[in-house]
Amino acid sequence: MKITVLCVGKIKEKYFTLGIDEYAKRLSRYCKLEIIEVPDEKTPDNASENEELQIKAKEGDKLLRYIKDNAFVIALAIEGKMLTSEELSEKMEQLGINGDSNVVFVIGGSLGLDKRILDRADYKLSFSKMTFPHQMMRMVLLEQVYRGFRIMKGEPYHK
Ligand SMILES: C[S@@+](CC[C@H](N)C(=O)[O-])C[C@H]1O[C@@H](n2cnc3c(N)ncnc32)[C@H](O)[C@@H]1O
Repeated sequence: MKITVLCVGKIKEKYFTLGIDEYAKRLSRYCKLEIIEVPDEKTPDNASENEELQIKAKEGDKLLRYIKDNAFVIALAIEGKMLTSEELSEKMEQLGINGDSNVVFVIGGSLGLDKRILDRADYKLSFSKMTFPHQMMRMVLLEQVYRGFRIMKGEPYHK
């Protein structure tokens, strides 16, 4: 399975980079992982709602360029569906069985994801009703995908 994590914005904090690199290394045993970053747009402090929509649209344009027609797209969205780790693992296994071997997780920037990405998504995944910073979300997602593979393979992993 090829897993792409498509994200808006860079990782600026060293402690996130360390965590992300660690899980990316662990995941290399289970899948082909690619992390693609598109640059975020500057958001003025006093941006109007309309300006924010335009900023999200520009980020959306950049993200859409990396989403192929045959990709199974999972958008990370607060309003999406919440799963247990076991359910996420089952979902990933099912995608593999169905031949959906090109899975793209998309993480938005500080304003969230453009509507076109949410509409394109085959699945919207929520990690809770709380808002996480996108840098942290990337690390948490990789950990959960790694956990998902361990569960799928029946391999031990700390609870
Ligand atoms: C700082 S958040 C954006 C917050 C923005 N106000 C929104 O409502 O989407 C950046 C990105 O992290 C991801 N994210 C943050 N919290 C999340 C959660 N609880 N569940 C799923 N994704 C989340 C989403 O992809 C979001 O676009």
